[in-house]
Amino acid sequence: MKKQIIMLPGDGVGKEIMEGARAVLNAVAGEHHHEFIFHEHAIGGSAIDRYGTPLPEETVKACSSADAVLLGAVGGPKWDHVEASKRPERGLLGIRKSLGLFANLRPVTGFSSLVHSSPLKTEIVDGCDILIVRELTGGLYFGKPSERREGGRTVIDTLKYTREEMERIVDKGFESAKMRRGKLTSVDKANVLESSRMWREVVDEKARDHPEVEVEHLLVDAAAMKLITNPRQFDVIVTENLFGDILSDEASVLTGSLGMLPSASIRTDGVGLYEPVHGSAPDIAGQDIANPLGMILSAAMMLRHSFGMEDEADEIERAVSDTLEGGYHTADLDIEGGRIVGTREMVEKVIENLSTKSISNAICSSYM
Ligand SMILES: NC(=O)C1=CN([C@@H]2O[C@H](COP(=O)(O)OP(=O)(O)OC[C@H]3O[C@@H](n4cnc5c(N)ncnc54)[C@H](O)[C@@H]3O)[C@@H](O)[C@H]2O)C=CC1
Ligand SMILES: CC(C)CC(=O)C(=O)O
Ligand SMILES: [Mg+2]
Repeated sequence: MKKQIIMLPGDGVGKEIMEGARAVLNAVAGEHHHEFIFHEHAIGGSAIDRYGTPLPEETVKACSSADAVLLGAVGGPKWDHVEASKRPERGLLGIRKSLGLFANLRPVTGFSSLVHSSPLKTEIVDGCDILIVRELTGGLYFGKPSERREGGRTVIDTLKYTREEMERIVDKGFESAKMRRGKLTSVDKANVLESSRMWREVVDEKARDHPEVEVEHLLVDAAAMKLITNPRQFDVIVTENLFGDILSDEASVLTGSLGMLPSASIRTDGVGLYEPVHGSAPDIAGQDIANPLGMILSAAMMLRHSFGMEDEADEIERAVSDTLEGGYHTADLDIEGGRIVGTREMVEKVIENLSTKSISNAICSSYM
């Protein structure tokens, strides 16, 4: 198959990990006789430097007509002085909104070789397998007004959702739960927020159409606690934008590192954007030490979800698992008796493992 892929490396470690994803995809293309054509475009801080805006029109246009989009990460201290509405992060929010990517799927899958990487007890993290379904284009990050008043002494951020926005993401949550272990945990703050009260109504209404799915409601504060004390109680978590953002970084602790988590930002039909959960990690950027696996696993999600290339996606996920089983890991992880390697060497090891068809742990349950 021939596919046009837009690459948005962005800032900081985004560039390094994107190179890793490109190398892995090229290796897969060679093995399976696909043609992946990559087009690089600007977003975030590097787009501000070059074009004066974090999201050039030309980037949006290219993404809209592509087969899929890969994104590294945006932001960094260099752009901290930029006014809030024009910061690099606005480029990311803008591309998600422009492409209508209302659902962000964040699988949190523990690799057995990484159980010692987590600060949590092995018996807590071993075998954890959660899918966070996060609403991506509504809520606080998109609220208007969002401004300072009264000489800068009062600030306003607005949390707005329509019922339709809630319904479509809750539908996605049920759909995912049915494809997995049949349990849906809806996370909100219905004891305080009106938006959460409507969210709960929507979940309860939809639950009547899906009697085969076990539904539970949790308040976000309790959910944050249970996520790291009893993660195996979770199958699919569906939640709004801000809560999903925070809970997924927290959940990454189960896997050993924030650098491990991939994600798919999708809509019902049309182009999908695939991005690791982490940010631009300015503290480690440019040192060849960033973990490229969240980005590489995001590329695998792209192959499966946007291109229907199940075997190729499985192959990448298996190669990642085999590389870790072989003891190779970046400095953010810990494997007993393992060897720390840099970003580039980690990518090379994954590519080497692509062609060795060993039978290792099944590492990803279905998530879409
Ligand atoms: N999707 C995106 O583009 C996101 C962008 N950001 C932006 O990134 C910048 C930095 O934000 P932070 O709060 O520091 O979050 P961050 O996710 O960039 O980093 C948090 C911590 O995790 C580590 N880390 C992240 N990715 C890693 C990887 N691949 N390998 C090894 N370690 C990794 C970092 O070194 C840091 O210690 C900010 O400008 C923020 O707005 C933050 C989150 C998401
Ligand atoms: C711009 C932020 C909302 C990015 C982020 O932290 C995320 O999507 O996880
Ligand atoms: Mg985040």
